[in-house]
Amino acid sequence: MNIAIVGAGAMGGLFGARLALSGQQVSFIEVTPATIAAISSNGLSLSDDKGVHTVRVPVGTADTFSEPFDLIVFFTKGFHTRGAAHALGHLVGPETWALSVQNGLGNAEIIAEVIPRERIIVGMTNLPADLRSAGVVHSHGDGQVRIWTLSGQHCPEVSQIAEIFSLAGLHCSADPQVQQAIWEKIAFNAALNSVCAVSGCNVGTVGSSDEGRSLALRIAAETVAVAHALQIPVSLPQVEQAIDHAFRMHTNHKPSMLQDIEAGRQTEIDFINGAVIEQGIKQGVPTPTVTALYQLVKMMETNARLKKSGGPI
Ligand SMILES: NC(=O)C1=CN([C@@H]2O[C@H](COP(=O)(O)OP(=O)(O)OC[C@H]3O[C@@H](n4cnc5c(N)ncnc54)[C@H](OP(=O)(O)O)[C@@H]3O)[C@@H](O)[C@H]2O)C=CC1
Ligand SMILES: CC(C)(CO)C(=O)C(=O)O
Repeated sequence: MNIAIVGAGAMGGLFGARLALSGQQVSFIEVTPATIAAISSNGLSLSDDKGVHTVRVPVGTADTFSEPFDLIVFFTKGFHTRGAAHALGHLVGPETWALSVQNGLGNAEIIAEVIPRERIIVGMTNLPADLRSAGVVHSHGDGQVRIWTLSGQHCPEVSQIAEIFSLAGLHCSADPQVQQAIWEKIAFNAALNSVCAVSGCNVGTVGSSDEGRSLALRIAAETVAVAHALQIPVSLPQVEQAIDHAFRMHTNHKPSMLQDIEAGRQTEIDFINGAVIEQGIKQGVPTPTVTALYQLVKMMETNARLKKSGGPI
């Protein structure tokens, strides 16, 4: 399969390298010159529990490619999805599928501005990856990928893609209940990422304080209430279990949102807490704690932006 990975960062690197190592034809679409230069010169290096692997595959901006791809996998942060999607319209043919297992909600709707809705696959992954430097990715531990069509219809291509991903060691299943998996992950991210980002605490420190624990669990409960109003049967005990597992097992982990805040970068708060608030308003479900954390993270983003531009704060 001729696969484009959009965004050669942590997750794009993990998925792209594993797919290339399993014999798929992979190309990276990127925008950052330093990343393109590093991968062009040295290949993309992935270290994981099986060792260090380097893959040498085409990499460049969208306009350096001309043939349509069979599958376009989006791995930008949510706030870059629109720019990325609109730059690659010429690489979308009548047979092209798109896939987003990015965190949060709203990416698929943005991709649908460029790729027909009936050819979009959505999903969730809890595989972890870190970007060590441009073109150098590390992934430790295991996880899974669950995918299904955005339309909810059964399409044989979804199972074929799941098989290709699984053969590449990405543990992927075609799952008609994918919205449930997506919302369970949103509840998890809304709770842990925003609380860690605002408090500056890693996952273990939040979990070791009664205040952090109850704040995170309140956010999870509000998010699950929104999912239930949307008729998505998310299990609150399962989400609580996942959060508790992270408190115990991922003690030193800094969620990406905390890493972004510390680096003065934009965060995915609009796609996570922001999306929950939007759905909550539509469904008439109050989300006071999700909203408070959203407002705090937005203020921190503004502060970082002002600091960068030499502003008053
Ligand atoms: N990391 C993880 O463990 C997990 C992440 N996710 C989700 O996966 C998604 C990707 O995350 P992650 O890999 O960590 O992010 P990264 O920031 O590591 O990678 C994103 C890459 O996309 C590049 N990019 C930005 N704009 C464009 C564009 N227009 N076209 C092509 N590439 C572009 C970025 O460049 P630049 O850096 O210069 O902006 C960067 O190299 C997010 O939604 C995240 O929430 C999901 C599960 C786990
Ligand atoms: C790795 C994980 C699951 C931790 O919260 C994540 O999704 C993130 O950091 O954004």
